[in-house]
Amino acid sequence: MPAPRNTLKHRLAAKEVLHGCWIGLADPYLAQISATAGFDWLLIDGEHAPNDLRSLMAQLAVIEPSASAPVVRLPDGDPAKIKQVLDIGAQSLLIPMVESAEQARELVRATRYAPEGFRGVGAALARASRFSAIPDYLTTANAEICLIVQVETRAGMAALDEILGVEGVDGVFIGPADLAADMGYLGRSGAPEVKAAVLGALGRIRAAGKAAGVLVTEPDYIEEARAAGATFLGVGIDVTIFAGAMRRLAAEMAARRGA
Ligand SMILES: O=C(O)C(=O)C[C@H](O)[C@@H](O)CO
Repeated sequence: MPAPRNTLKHRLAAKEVLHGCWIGLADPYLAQISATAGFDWLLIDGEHAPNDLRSLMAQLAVIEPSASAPVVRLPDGDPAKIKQVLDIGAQSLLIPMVESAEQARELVRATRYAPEGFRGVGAALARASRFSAIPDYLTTANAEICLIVQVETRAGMAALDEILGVEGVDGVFIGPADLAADMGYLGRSGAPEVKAAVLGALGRIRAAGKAAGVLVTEPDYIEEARAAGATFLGVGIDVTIFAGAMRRLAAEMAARRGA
């Protein structure tokens, strides 16, 4: 019995355009609600949301049975964090702030067992192997890992072609918010100069045969990203959707009270 088939990895390899949503509310109850929505993938944010290993694991558990594939974003590319999050059962990772092919190669190696890499072996007591219920986990896990690296600085953009040449990188995600900041447009990811850089990079990623990822929430930007070649297309964030809906309802009631 092999490691679970990573449908996200294989759908991205087949060049499907897959829509997803960031989930940063850091709660399995809310993650399970999001998993009923029908997104192709859900990104559990361990970089900017208050998640820890237990909350990540609880969200993986409620998303896995759904039609949405879970992806976990770590705060950095620390091999120890990668080891831990793979052991709790994540198979698709998004790693921020990648700026070189060497960094990307090390990330690939951190996600693979020997001889392809140096992922620590602890599957016997790990959720990933279903606590040794998957007897062939060690020899089949590597093939089902999906690694998407984030390029979101000018240095990363300059190294994009080399990063795209790294075997084992399934996709490259362009981070508009951080790229805007690094380009001198803090808080303005929709600035023409930033948008041109984002959309141009998506086309280069797609042309290289990798999954092209981005997170944009404005409808026009979403369509421009799709047209540019995005296949790992983030279109919303649960926190902002929830906060916006609550504020609109409260404002509507306040307006009615004042009517
Ligand atoms: O730089 C970006 O944009 C991203 O990496 C996505 C953000 O981190 C996400 O939190 C939305 O702002």
